[in-house]
Amino acid sequence: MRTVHSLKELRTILRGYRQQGKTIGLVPTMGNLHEGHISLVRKASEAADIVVTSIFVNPMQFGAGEDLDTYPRTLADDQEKLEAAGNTLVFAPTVDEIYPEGLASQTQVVVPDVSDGHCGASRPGHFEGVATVVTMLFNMVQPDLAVFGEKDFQQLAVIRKMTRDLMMPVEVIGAPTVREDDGLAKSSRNGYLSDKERQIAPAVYQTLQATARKLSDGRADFEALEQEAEASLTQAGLRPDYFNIVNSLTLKPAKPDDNDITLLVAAFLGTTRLIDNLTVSR
Ligand SMILES: Nc1ncnc2c1ncn2[C@@H]1O[C@H](COP(=O)(O)OP(=O)(O)OP(=O)(O)O)[C@@H](O)[C@H]1O
Ligand SMILES: CC(C)(CO)[C@@H](O)C(=O)[O-]
Ligand code: BAL
Repeated sequence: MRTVHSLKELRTILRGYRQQGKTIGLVPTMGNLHEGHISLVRKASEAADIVVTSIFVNPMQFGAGEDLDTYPRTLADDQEKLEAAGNTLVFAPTVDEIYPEGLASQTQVVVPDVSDGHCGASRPGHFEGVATVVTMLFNMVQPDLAVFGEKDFQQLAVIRKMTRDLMMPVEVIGAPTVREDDGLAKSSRNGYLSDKERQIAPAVYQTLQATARKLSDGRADFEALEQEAEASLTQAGLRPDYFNIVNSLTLKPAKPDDNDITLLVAAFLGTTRLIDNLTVSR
């Protein structure tokens, strides 16, 4: 497995693979890899001959006061995990390589509608940063397919719409959320939690499951269910950012006759912001 830091090296190597007729799968990440990321690499390697994993903590998607500076950067560990998972190539560019002219004048990709609300409301500019860097990664790697986790449910919806609307020739594949034994969704940010916070964190998934059970029991008073869920997060010691019951495709408030409903949650434990979701088919 090779690691490259420059676009020039990346393009040279990928040209060689393409000349051999190999298909290319891309797994975009911000590094500090765990089993969630590795499941994406495995999925990409089942569907493509070559897997490129990018590791780039993208400043454009972080808001002021967020954790850009403290986000864990663990390239050597990440390389070991990727090698063991059968990854072909790591692309780990510097910020200057990706934004040589700085961020202020950077062309942006805006994906309307589906970026609104939920994390888009709490993190203004976040999905523009994600859509822009994913477009750039698609242009740099020119993959046949790219794999993203369902843990970041709204992000996946944004990327699917962007790819469709802009006719990008990339197949976007979603992969299920990998969880700890107690249900907590694996996330690099779990590493910020103190022991006490880590004990509280499974309440996020437990609240999703409890709400899903209420829906299965026939409840359709969604606003009341959202309030109950926020109250139970607060009771557990979290500070809910939002708990929204939405149509799985539009991400707009669910209606009682919707077939697929997704529960979206974001909540703070201390300064750590955790997100999770659960889809209920009816
Ligand atoms: N538990 C998980 N299961 C499946 N996919 C995941 C999981 N966690 C992250 N991913 C996916 O991995 C890709 C890279 O995500 P990222 O590097 O932000 O990881 P993360 O652990 O979610 O970090 P963060 O704590 O910053 O949200 C995204 O497509 C994301 O959805
Ligand atoms: C898709 C992504 C790698 C873009 O920076 C990031 O948002 C992430 O890790 O989910
Ligand atoms: N996992 C999404 C990337 C972010 O939180 O910035």
